[in-house]
Order: sequence, then C-alpha cells, then structure tokens
Amino acid sequence: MTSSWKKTMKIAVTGAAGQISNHLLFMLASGEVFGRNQPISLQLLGSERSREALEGVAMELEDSLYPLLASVKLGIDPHKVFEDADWALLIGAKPRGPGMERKDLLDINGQIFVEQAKALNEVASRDCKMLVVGNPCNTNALIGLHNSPDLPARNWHALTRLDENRAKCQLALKAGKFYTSVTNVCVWGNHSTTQVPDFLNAKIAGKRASNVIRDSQWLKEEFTPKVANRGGALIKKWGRSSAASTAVSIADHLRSLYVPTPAGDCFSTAVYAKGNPYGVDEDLIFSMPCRSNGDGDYEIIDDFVIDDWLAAKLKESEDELLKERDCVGHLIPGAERAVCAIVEDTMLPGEN
Ligand SMILES: NC(=O)C1=CN([C@@H]2O[C@H](COP(=O)(O)OP(=O)(O)OC[C@H]3O[C@@H](n4cnc5c(N)ncnc54)[C@H](OP(=O)(O)O)[C@@H]3O)[C@@H](O)[C@H]2O)C=CC1
Ligand SMILES: O=C([O-])CC(=O)C(=O)O
Repeated sequence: MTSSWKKTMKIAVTGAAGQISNHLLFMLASGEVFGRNQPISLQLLGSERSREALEGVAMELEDSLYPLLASVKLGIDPHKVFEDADWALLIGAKPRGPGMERKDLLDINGQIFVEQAKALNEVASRDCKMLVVGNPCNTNALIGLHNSPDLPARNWHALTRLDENRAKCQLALKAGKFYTSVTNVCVWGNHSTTQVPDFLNAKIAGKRASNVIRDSQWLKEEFTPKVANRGGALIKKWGRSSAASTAVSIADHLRSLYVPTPAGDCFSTAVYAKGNPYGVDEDLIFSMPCRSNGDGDYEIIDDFVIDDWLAAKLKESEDELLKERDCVGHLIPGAERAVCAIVEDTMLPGEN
C-alpha cells in the first residue's frame, strides 16, 4: 500500500471458475481496468460443482504476485461472498442445453438472479454496481433490479459492450480503417439476435459512417446480422462461446465508467430505461448510448438520430424484451402474471 493508492475496491464475481472469469480475473488484478493506484479485493462465488476449480483459480491468482490484489475470498454463499461489495460482476449462469426452451432458460437463470439480488440487497455496499453477463442478461438484470429494492436501480447494467466491439470491428474492416477511428457506436436493445448495431450515428474518422461506407444495402442487410450473429459464428469455429473477447469487453465496460467519455463519443450499456429519452418502455433493461464523467456513473445520451428504419428495429428488440418480461413475472415482486408468449424460439447471440 502506498500513500497514492485509493481505498481498496471490493469486487464480487460469480461464475468465477468459468471461461470468461478465467481471463477477466487476471485483467482486474493487474490494474489495467481500475488503474494502477486502485487496490482490489476479489470475492469469488462458486458452487459445490466448482469448489475445487475455484481453489485452483485462487492458487493461480496467488502465484501471479499482483501488487494490487489485496485479498481473494472464496465461497458458495452469496450472503457471505457479496459482503460490502462495490461491484458485482454476475457472470455465472446455466448454459442452454439441448432441448431446453428459452422460457425454461429464463426461468432457471432468473431464479439464480433472484437469490443473488436478494443477497446483494442485504449485504453489498449501498452504492454497489452490478454488471450482468450471464444470459439472458437484460432480463436477468431486470429480475435482479426488482429483487434489490434498497440498491439504486440505475446501478444495474447488462453487458452489451461485446456487441459494440464486434460492430466497431466490422465497420473498420469494411471501411479499411483502423478500429480506433470508429467512434460513437451504440448497440441498442437486447443482447440477442434482435440487437440493433447503430450505423446511423456511428462515425469513422469523425465522419458519419454512412458517408464513408456508401453501401446502404451492406449496412442494413449484412453488417446488422453479422454483428448480431457473431457469437454463434464463433461457437461454430471454436466449439465454445466467446470468453476472451467477452472478458475484454467487461474490462472496457468498467473502464468506460471511470474514464470521462470523449466529446462526441458514447459507450453501449443496457441500463434501466426509466426516464429514457427514446420512448422505450420504462421497465426494461435496454441497451442505449451512454456517457460518463468518470465517476463510475453514467447518463443516457439524448440526441441520437433515430430514422424510421432504426425505430422499427428498436421496436422489435423492445417487443422481445417485453415478452421476456412476461415470462418472468413470477420472479418480479408485484408484477402482473402475464402469459409467457415466447412461441418462436428467439436466440442468444451464441445460439444461431
Ligand atoms: N452478455 C454477453 O455479452 C455474453 C454473455 N455470455 C454469458 O456468460 C455466461 C458465462 O459464460 P462462460 O464463462 O463462458 O460460461 P462457463 O460455462 O464457463 O461458466 C459459467 C459458470 O456459471 C455457473 N453456473 C451457475 N449456475 C449454473 C447452473 N445451474 N448450471 C451450470 N453452471 C452454472 C458455473 O459456475 P458455478 O458452478 O461456480 O456456479 C459455471 O462455471 C453464460 O451465461 C454466457 O451465455 C457469454 C458471452 C457474452
Ligand atoms: O450465447 C452465448 O452464450 C454467447 C453470447 O452471448 C455471445 O457470444 O454474445
């Protein structure tokens, strides 16, 4: 501990013995996410299934000799593991197995998020921030938010930064420019195949992307599904879902909240839509363009241009989230018990 170091930040992580965490934990401990003057404690949640594996993770963290890693706590009881947490990175979730319907996945994972949100509500720091990665992440976050009434609703996020990074990569490749020149890219809506990568507001080297890539058919009919289905394409190649790039995008998400957003730029995060300027149903976790002044908080940017095409796409993703919400009414205190109307099997990005 040196005098220039900040107070230790407590970071709880679930699914800590899983693939994504296997990359992420080492990035967090190295200081590349929260800064080289920010010591952290890791509070890792496992289960009976992963008890031994989690001890293995802790051994690797110990052997890495990270100066900023103040402590590593392991456990299988969220009430103990989430104690005083400043951040909860909720990565653990059951993957959809063969023959399992999406509404079953919503129910099984939703129950995990009820339990974890109740524990966070009781024992986490009163300003704890939550990032849900486990799928279906938007609706899991909505369930979490409604089961943690004493924590600020705006502190719940679901990860759509991987989708933003995928969109930036495709725009850069098509334009023949380096990806650092691609800015102001928002992926709106649900982290599913209805997500909406926004090329209308995106910029390449400071110009509107559609003035650099003068191919509206490619933007609408190739770029959009390519980004939305990227997770599935990767699974076909790799035989498992994106783990390293997801960890990188979680790091990017966190950093975006602690570094002021440059003027004219944005980052994507799925947040509570209450009071949103785009007319999206207020009781959804919906990905929108946000900016931060670097204090860990964010605001929704209110001047993105929405044309008819974009509006119709946003509506599709909103409708899907409304249906998902109807399917988890039994997990949301005080919600109306609507009929679960997911008839056609909608997809996570990794499931196409
Ligand atoms: N939002 C996004 O952009 C992305 C989201 N994802 C999602 O992130 C999640 C984690 O992915 P990944 O790390 O690759 O997955 P892994 O399968 O490697 O790890 C998931 C962890 O979830 C935990 N888990 C919790 N409940 C269950 C359960 N009922 N059955 C089985 N495992 C359970 C397990 O840990 P334990 O036994 O310790 O509880 C397991 O280690 C998935 O839901 C995936 O779909 C993935 C990529 C991108
Ligand atoms: O469906 C999955 O598990 C993977 C996923 O979310 C993605 O790659 O975007």
